[in-house]
Amino acid sequence: MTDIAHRTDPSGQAVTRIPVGGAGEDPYEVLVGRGLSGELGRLVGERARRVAVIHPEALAGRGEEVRAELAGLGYEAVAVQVPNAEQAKTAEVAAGCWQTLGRAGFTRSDVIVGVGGGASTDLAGFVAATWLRGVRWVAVPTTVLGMVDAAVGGKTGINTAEGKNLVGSFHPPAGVLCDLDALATLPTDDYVSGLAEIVKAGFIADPVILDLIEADPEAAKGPGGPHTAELVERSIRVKAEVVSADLREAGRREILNYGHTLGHAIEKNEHYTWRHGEAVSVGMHFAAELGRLAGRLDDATADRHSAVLRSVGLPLGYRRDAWPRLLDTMKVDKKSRGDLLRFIVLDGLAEPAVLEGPDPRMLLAAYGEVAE
Ligand SMILES: NC(=O)c1ccc[n+]([C@@H]2O[C@H](COP(=O)([O-])OP(=O)(O)OC[C@H]3O[C@@H](n4cnc5c(N)ncnc54)[C@H](O)[C@@H]3O)[C@@H](O)[C@H]2O)c1
Ligand SMILES: O=C(O)C(=O)C[C@@H](O)[C@H](O)[C@H](O)COP(=O)(O)O
Ligand SMILES: [Zn+2]
Repeated sequence: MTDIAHRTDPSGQAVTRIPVGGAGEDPYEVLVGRGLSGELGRLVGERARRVAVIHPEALAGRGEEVRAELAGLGYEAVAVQVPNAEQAKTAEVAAGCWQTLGRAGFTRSDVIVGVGGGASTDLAGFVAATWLRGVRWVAVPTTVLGMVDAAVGGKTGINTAEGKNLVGSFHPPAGVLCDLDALATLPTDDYVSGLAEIVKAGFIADPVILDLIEADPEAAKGPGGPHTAELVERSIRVKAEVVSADLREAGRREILNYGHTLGHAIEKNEHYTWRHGEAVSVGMHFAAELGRLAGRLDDATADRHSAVLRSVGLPLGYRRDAWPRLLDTMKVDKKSRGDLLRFIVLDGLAEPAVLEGPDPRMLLAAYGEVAE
């Protein structure tokens, strides 16, 4: 387990620091708190002269605040506005960011700050990974999903016409700032979408997460719930532990892909108009049924998936007629090896494992349980 330290930030506010590291990697911290003033400048560091703040349209005001904070610290700070959500994760948008960096004279000691949801931080991290073959970057996630998953662990990337996150790089941030106050403006559907990754962390590693949601699912659906900070911190801790052990996904990290094999195929089929967490929710329901049909997962744990996901309003089903297309898309999932499809399933609660090359009839039968 990674250590968690509860301290105060320079303004006296309580802040939780969750370390992330691994052999041969620069360690960094995920900070969770409120406000977190004063931390950004420290993470950008003294070597930088220029900073680019990449943010989505929806956070134009927040992006400008961050830019102004950095300008006040003496950096040449530029705000780079990108489209909201998945529309930012394209080669064209990345090229626009590269153009801005080039025109502003960004060098290897300069820094990128990604402010926004997972789509914005995936893009910002990718731009940082590719500019001059890699510059320092800091993640400032503003969605639940970004805080508990996307901003942590160094997976950066963009989509292509062929599928989700097919181009990218492992490029960990220098630090992650999770200001829980940012969640106040997040629309409920986006908040709930992030709960899918929290539920994922519960099933693959930390069942207390499931207990907390089941105790009061309605309260879990917004930032004012009694367990908000604990759910966020527990999920980050799961992610931090896994990526610290296996940054480049040689093995263990694959468990974080629970529900994603089908989920990503649904996202592509919907031209990225579905929220990521919604697609992953259907994907986890499918993975649970697959685990059950493979004789690996007990009925109670399999049924718990649909119950907890439904209780917070996440979707469980998808179009019956889409199966051939989804199957085709899943063949280029990053876990596939040659012609072998590979899925993360559970052998029990918090016992993730790989299911390789399942019988196509079993896959179809599992899909039959989610098809509508
Ligand atoms: N790199 C990883 O390890 C990893 C992990 C999980 C998910 N992801 C990626 O994350 C993305 C999904 O992220 P997401 O769920 O955060 O969605 P998102 O980034 O698409 O954000 C959802 C919407 O909320 C807006 N928004 C963001 N913060 C806001 C705030 N505080 N107030 C109001 N609006 C706000 C955004 O502009 C967007 O329109 C997907 O692309 C997914 O593939 C990456
Ligand atoms: O960090 C990981 O590893 C994950 O798989 C976390 C997922 O929640 C996330 O959606 C990730 O971007 C999926 O990665 P991919 O390699 O399947 O594109
Ligand atoms: Zn995900």
